[in-house]
Amino acid sequence: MLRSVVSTQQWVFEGYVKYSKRNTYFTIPILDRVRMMIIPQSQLRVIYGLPETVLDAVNTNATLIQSPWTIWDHKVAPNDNNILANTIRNRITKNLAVLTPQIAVELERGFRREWGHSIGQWKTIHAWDSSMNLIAGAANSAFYGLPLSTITLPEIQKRLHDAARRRDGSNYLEAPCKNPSDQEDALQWCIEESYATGDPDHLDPMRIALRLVYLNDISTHSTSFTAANVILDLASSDPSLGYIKALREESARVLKEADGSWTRQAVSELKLIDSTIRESMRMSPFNSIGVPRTVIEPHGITVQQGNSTMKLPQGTIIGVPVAPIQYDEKFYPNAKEFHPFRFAPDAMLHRDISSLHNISENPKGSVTREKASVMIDESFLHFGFGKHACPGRFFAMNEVKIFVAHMVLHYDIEHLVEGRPKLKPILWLNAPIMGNFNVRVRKRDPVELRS
Ligand code: HEM
Repeated sequence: MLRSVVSTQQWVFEGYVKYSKRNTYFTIPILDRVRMMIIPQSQLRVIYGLPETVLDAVNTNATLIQSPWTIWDHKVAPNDNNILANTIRNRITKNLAVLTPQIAVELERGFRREWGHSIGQWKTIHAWDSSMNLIAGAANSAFYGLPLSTITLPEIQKRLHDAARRRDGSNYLEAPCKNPSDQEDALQWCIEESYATGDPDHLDPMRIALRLVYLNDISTHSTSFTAANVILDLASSDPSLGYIKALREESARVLKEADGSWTRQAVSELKLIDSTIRESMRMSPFNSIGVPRTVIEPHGITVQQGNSTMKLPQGTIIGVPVAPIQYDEKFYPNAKEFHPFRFAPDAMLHRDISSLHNISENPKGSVTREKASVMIDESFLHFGFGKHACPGRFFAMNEVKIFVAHMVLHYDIEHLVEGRPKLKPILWLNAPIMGNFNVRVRKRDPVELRS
């Protein structure tokens, strides 16, 4: 069992070849889980389509991210009546056009602060720490609005008070909102979604505050992990291949067409950047085993095991071999190599982007084809799978795309000659620890933006 701390990743890669490829389950002993049943990739759709009364995601994921200990209020996590998921799906995602300009402003400010603003001067940054600071600032501009400041309990109370005043009569929970607020941020939408439950308990100011803490918790690490991996993948790729140059050309063209300011529409035009982020996520998932679920059906479930069937009793924890799937040559030709434009539309690669002349070796096998970074399928599980797949991915990818575009336009990144620093596999996690994650960067004059 103790060996699982360092060997889980190796075991899951071995088991994938030995068992998953033959459509059979295998178990792995894991210190924090006792044992985990690893599902063959071919059964993903059937098993993850089972109803929630049979297969639990919410409490299993809460244990994974330890929210019962970090967020001690169970009405915030895990049982919040879907307030947070609805805030993300119905409000944040639908308002990306409103949020994009302020995210871009905050990212620009963050880059100047973290990466420097004197043209030509090299600076050493730590890929993880600096991504975390940049992403936390940008995301919170969307969560509480600009200018960034500390959000206090009295401020939340005031927002709640204003929201109540905009409604009629004593039974204000059910009354329609007469004057919608002009405040457009996650805090406001979270208050409105809390109203929509009809349960006054959800309008407790402390509870609203904790919900925002939780939103930060689940969004900041995952998004900055993704941004930091893109920095490291680009910094360690052969400069003669011209990847950064191509991304720079694309960013400059799109930004010029958008009259110099990032809009939601402009960000969606960043196809090469989008493909680069997806390829980086493919190669660096946070976990070798992911998408955990627990069988809660008292009679267990019967699954296909090779040519026969097998019973998984109540309490069985299942998981998906995320890393082996994302490194499977069957789905991704030359899977061990970073090919940033693997998922880009073919038409893009033939565009008049001069830096692309070297990039003819795009490994477009029969299976790999154009796919947006937010797209989930059975061979790309970075955002989970099924009904509980990440609802924040549209927000996250929008933010990381602006991050990368700003980075390549305004900074040079020194080539990491010693190669890509490795993540450390601990249990099922790929942790950004025990390595040198420093990168040298230099502010450049973005001449491409001048007409
Ligand atoms: C690149 C960044 C991100 C990655 C890689 C990521 C990944 C994930 C994964 C793997 C899950 C579990 C899915 C499953 O069990 O099937 C998840 C769930 C979730 N994520 Fe994200 N996430 C990211 C960013 C965000 C952001 C920015 C937000 C909020 C704005 C967010 C909100 C959530 C929520 C609320 C859930 C729980 C969904 C549910 O249980 O129905 N995530 N995410």
